[in-house]
Amino acid sequence: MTARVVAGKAVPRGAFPHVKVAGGFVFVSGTSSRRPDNSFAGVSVDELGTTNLDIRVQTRAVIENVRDLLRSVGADLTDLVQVTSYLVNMNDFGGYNEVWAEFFDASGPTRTTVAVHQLPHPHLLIEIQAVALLPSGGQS
Ligand SMILES: N/C(=C\C=C\C(=O)O)C(=O)O
Repeated sequence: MTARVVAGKAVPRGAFPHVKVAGGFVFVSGTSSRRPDNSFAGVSVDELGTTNLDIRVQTRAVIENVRDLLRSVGADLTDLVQVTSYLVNMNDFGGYNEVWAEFFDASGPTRTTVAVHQLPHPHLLIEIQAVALLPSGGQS
């Protein structure tokens, strides 16, 4: 089994790896829109100091972060077999689903989407955890 904290990605906020390869599968820890500098994609503050959170921007950034983590072990989004998405508000389901469809269709990974009370930062609207099948030839 190989556990990896991936260079160049936002450092995990705890004692766990970004990815773990086991039994030919890649397990990706819950991932947000957090950038390596610990800012968040999909968060902006207007001139009055009001914070605006964008589910579409966050969803796209989360999927791209998951993609980067998969690529670090030789897999990609096309290798995903199962995804669990955590939203803090099901009112965001439409925007989330819209961006999801930019990446996947019904031949893609199985998916479960649930609403949770909170995520590890108040600016987060979405976090995704995933499992992919490591393609043969992928590095572990
Ligand atoms: N996966 C976890 C947090 C992820 C936070 C982030 O990517 O910003 C965890 O605490 O289990």
